[in-house]
Amino acid sequence: MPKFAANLTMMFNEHEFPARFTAAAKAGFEAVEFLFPYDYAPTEVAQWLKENNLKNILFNLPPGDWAAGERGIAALPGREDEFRAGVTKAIEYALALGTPQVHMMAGLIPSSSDLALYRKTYLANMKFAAKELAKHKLNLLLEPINTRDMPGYFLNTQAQAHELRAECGEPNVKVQMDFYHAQIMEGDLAMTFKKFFNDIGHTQIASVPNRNEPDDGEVNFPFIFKMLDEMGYQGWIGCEYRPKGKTEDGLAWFKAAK
Ligand SMILES: O=C(O)C(=O)[C@H](O)CO
Ligand SMILES: [Mg+2]
Repeated sequence: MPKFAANLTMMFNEHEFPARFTAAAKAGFEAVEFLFPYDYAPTEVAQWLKENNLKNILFNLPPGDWAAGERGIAALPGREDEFRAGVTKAIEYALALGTPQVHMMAGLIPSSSDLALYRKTYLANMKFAAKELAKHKLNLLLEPINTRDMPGYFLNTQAQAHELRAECGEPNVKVQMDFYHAQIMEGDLAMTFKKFFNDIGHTQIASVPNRNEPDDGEVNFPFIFKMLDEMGYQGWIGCEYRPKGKTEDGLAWFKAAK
């Protein structure tokens, strides 16, 4: 039986962030993920989880200046001190929230840049973060993101992420397979999932191409859910989609899949 986590950055947006926890629990979710908790104190977020009997299963390291368009700094040369401070901050939140894994966003790279330098920076930061997180038994996740939504993003395919993960060599580094991005960039979802199964730490879903509920579009999600079960996938499935209307009104797929 698949385990679904509500993504509170995209779902339940008809409520303010704190109220999304209650809405997710009422709708039947037992776990949540979100991009960033940093606008709130760790104790506040921990309280919302506790009050609603929810687990937090994922959030991201601080991404640089998000409002200015930055999308992570892990691959950006010259930002290492900021990256390291972000790892410390994320660990503080993860311990307070009981979160088992955090995602390190790579960042956007200028088209004329020296790719080797960005790759080297990304690997060094990955090594640092993995070792720090391992001290607390936490995992580090890498997520390939499609270039249509995020032009210039450093990490775009599952194969690229797994190659970098293997090169880093730290056992607590895993890859996130977001089926939405993977379908846009590569297709062949079932075979790709099976190929990398042992090193996939988290999955996410949304319809393609519109990124709405996973009950429409070009991907057959009931087939994917069945495959995950058959493969014995133990991780969570993050529902990272923009509801077409009110979140609760679009949850028939969730009730049918649970
Ligand atoms: O875009 C996604 O798919 C994401 O998961 C976030 O933007 C980065 O964590
Ligand atoms: Mg994602």
